[in-house]
Amino acid sequence: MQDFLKHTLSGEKPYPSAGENDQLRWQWLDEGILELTPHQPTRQAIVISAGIHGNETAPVEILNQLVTLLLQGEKMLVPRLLVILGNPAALRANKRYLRCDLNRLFGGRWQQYEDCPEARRAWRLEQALETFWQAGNNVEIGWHLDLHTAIRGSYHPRFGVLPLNERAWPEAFMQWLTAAGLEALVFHRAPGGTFTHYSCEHFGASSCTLELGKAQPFGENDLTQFSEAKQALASLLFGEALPAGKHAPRRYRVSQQITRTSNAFQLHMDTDTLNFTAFPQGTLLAEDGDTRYYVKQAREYVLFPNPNVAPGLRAGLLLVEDNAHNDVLG
Ligand SMILES: O=C(O)CCC(=O)N[C@@H](CCC(=O)O)C(=O)O
Ligand SMILES: [Zn+2]
Repeated sequence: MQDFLKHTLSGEKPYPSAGENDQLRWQWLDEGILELTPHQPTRQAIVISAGIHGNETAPVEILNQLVTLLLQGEKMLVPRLLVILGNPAALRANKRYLRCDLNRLFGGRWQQYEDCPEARRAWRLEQALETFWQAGNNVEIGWHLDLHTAIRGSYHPRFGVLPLNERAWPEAFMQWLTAAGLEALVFHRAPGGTFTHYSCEHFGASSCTLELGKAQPFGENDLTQFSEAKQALASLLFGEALPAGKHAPRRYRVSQQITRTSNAFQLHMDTDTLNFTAFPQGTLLAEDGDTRYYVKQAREYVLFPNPNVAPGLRAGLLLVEDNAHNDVLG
């Protein structure tokens, strides 16, 4: 197989569906799911996913460029690698999703939804992660990087969102996130139906949703904006030197979730409000019938505000700064 993305978009099974070169063996497991195994033994098992939302195409292109180098035998592969293009049908349609948001369905939540393409895909992707991580012997490094782009512009154009985790995040993982050029890290404090929450909770993976810029259709991405993240991914996969991160990312914690529960939901924000816009205490940010969402702390920052989500889903997050960490950064 020459081009994993092309095959995925064509909807056809590649022939042959497995092969090898001087560096690795590869196996196409299912639509948008490819496993690459280095010839030398390794204790690193890494999952890199992109296209969980079908309109977030730049990370898909970047990931495919790296995978192409590996398939052509031009680069050595250090870890066992599972590459996932999350929602191929939505990628073909250039839509975030066809029937329901795939990144809300993991951890078995797909069972609560009517049968739809995303519910089936969430189940399939859960199985793929389970098989991949269970196959590894003595996995020392189990990472999952889920690559996205955001709907809105942002005061921090590149940032990471980390799922709730009872364990401490490994130092090497945090260093890698800095090297990837992320300007901010957001720490969830509650469970969720995201792919990264699933991999962290069920397999103890060090997982992060990387938001690498603004969502654009295929062919309209300026991939130079993604060069630091691409370089950091190349280091991880090919064993090349990790680029020095310029600045440690600022840290934020989720303080509140705004949830749309009804058709009466109203978001009191301009449509061009950027991610990480700060609001002072007392500001009314959203209302939904009798429920009102106010800024409760001296200053809270908004992330992913979106009034158009399906009822029951997150319509935005509010964040506070982790001052203990950020004061050291200055
Ligand atoms: O820009 C937006 O409103 C959404 C961008 C996006 O898809 N973000 C992820 C974040 C996942 C997480 O919380 O880890 C999502 O909403 O699924
Ligand atoms: Zn996304």
